[in-house]
Amino acid sequence: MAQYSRVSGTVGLITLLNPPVNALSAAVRQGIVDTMDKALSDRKVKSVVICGHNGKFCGGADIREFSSPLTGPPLIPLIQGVESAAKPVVAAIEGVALGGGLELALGCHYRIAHSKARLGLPEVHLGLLPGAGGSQRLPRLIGVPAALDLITTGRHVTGAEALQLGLVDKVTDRNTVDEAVKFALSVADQPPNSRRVSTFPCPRHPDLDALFEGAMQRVRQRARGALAPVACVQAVRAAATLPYAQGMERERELMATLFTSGQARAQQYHFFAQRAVGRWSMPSGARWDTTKPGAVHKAMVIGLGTMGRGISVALVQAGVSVVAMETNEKQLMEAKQAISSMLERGAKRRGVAPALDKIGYSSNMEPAADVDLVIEAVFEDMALKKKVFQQLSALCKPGTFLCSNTSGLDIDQLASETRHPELVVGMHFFAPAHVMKLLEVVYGSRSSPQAVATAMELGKQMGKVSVAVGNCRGFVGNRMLKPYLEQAFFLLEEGTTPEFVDQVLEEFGFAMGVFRMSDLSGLDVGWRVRKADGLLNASEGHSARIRQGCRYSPLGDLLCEQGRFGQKTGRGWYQYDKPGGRVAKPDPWLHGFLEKFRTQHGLVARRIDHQEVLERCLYALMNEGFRILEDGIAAGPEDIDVIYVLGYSWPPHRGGPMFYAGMVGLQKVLERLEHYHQEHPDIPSLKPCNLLRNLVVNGSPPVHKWREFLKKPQSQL
Ligand SMILES: CC/C=C\CC(=O)SCCNC(=O)CCNC(=O)[C@H](O)C(C)(C)COP(=O)(O)OP(=O)(O)OC[C@H]1O[C@@H](n2cnc3c(N)ncnc32)[C@H](O)[C@@H]1OP(=O)(O)O
Repeated sequence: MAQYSRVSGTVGLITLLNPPVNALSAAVRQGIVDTMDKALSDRKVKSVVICGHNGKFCGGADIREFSSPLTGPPLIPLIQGVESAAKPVVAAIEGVALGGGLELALGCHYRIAHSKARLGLPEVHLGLLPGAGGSQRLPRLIGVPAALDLITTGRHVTGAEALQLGLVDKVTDRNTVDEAVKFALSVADQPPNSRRVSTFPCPRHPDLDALFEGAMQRVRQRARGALAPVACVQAVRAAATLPYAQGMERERELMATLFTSGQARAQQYHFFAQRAVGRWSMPSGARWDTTKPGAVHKAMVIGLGTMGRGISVALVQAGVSVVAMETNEKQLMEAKQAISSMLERGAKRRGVAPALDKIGYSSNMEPAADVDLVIEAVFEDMALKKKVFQQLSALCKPGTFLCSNTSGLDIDQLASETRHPELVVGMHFFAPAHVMKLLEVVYGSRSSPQAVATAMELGKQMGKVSVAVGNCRGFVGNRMLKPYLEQAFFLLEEGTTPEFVDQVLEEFGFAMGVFRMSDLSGLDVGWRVRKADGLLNASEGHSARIRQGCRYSPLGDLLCEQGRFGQKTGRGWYQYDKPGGRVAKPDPWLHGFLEKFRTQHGLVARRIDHQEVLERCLYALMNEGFRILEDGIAAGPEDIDVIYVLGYSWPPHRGGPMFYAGMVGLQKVLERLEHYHQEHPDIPSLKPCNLLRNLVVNGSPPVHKWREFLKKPQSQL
């Protein structure tokens, strides 16, 4: 709703009231209509200020209302009504003015913002465009290039940057509402006719065609099949080339297409899923809202390879003092330099001073005695990690949390090396750790709720979306990756090429296909794990393509035996100009190698189509996701989906693997898995899991109802 009062004698003050972000729900929209009527009909009122309750102007349209039919006054005529008011209307922007919130402010005649307020049109991240006149008013106000940038990236700008762009009229560091009221008093006698943004001509640009062609090319490259960024460019083009009324009509048409595309639903699901994962719980019943995290003022990072460096930077940037430790002197020197320059670059980007004084270095473990939390980021080797945990347990003061950045090793085994296993959790970062938004927080069977709460909170402090997951091989993300990779290898054996598989997956929306991704992360990583698992050699009398009774593809191992580790060696599934080269080119050697392999193993190459690549890779991955839910390793489908979108480049406009399963139809996923499992009975990951069957038997409920079908979670190890 909206509150109304008259202040300073002649200013009508409208306060949007819908905590926590004053989203424009039906009640708020009705409130604005009613209070505007009041202000305009009150003869004592000469000007109007619109502000938001509790220091937040407005977080935009109420996204929760998008899934049901519209009730209450629609936003476009409401904003039109504000703009056409005969009395000057001033927006007092504090906290946030996003989406419909900024569009409302664009309908006002003046905008006064706090210098730290955040303004933006982030609809593109929800699969939409600024469809309440924002795509038409913003270019008229700040010009086409700046509007294209804000609308297609959805980025927020501060009040200070907004002033430079011409988006606001004045910026203040004082109380914004008081300043806006003063401003409203000063313009009370000025008719607002010349202040209506919809009547402004769009500023001219010397070469509109080239500008839009360039913008379209850029968004198509980044969009990975998402429709919204493309529609955003089309809408701004309409603003630049058509009269306002026709531009609004084009905005409406484009918005209608997006609304019904399915992508918007997926992206809105992702928005809420990112928030839902913060409300974690553990099998013991411990929860986010009943567990207090421990304080972390000082942390230690052990091992300064790529991950340790990124983690150190992320901690320092979050305001935590860090001791970064590395036993190898040469590596330590290199790490010091790399970390300093990462901190300097980050600070420059954020316009602050680099916090170089927040980090110290050590070549031994002793400083561990004086820290609140340790993150171990040594080489992925259980024996080595165990040794580190034994040492830490002996050195650390009581209550120090011990975390491992393992990407899949058993947290319980590490915990059992310590005197206080309840203080041990996994903190699985994703490379580069100071950039990637995802953190998997892994609780073992003895991890205390406080240890989990502390890791979750620290993740949040570092600007990450933290997801609490149970302890099993590979946790959630890497466990699901295994059947996905396996299918890709099997498809090569059966007749296709890495280029085709990658092309199909990239067309689906992954930033990189599975083979390009393997080349980037290094083929030797998986090779080492398989070696440790005793998978490299076939047992006597068994085919080279069978291990532990199941189908196995030795292709990756054979490449590693040739020294083909991917980008770093200049050869992998592709060839590169040089070791460390980035441009993947098809490699005739690899094609010959695959042919020879097939002949050797009596395999006849067959034609594999687009559909089979997608279904075999993705449905196997989704099936593992259902197993993870069944096992209680993830508390709900949102956890898995957030992990995949933020950590594994699953396209956000497809929601995440579990959401996507629902979009395809659970019945169809089940049938196709049954079909492929019948064809390949020696591949257990293709056997549909019980939860999937159960959901289908129960009428394929929507994803938000799946939790009702999950058993109480328990540790797998
Ligand atoms: C015709 C169509 C016209 C216009 C289209 C639109 O306006 S679409 C909406 C555009 N707005 C946005 O995309 C903003 C989305 N919100 C945010 O980016 C952040 O929430 C925000 C405002 C920056 C605040 O961030 P903060 O970290 O402080 O809080 P958090 O994200 O956890 O949000 C708190 C709770 O508020 C809920 N929420 C936020 N925005 C909206 C919204 N627009 N509609 C509905 N609900 C919203 C959010 O889900 C959180 O809820 P909770 O139950 O606590 O998880």
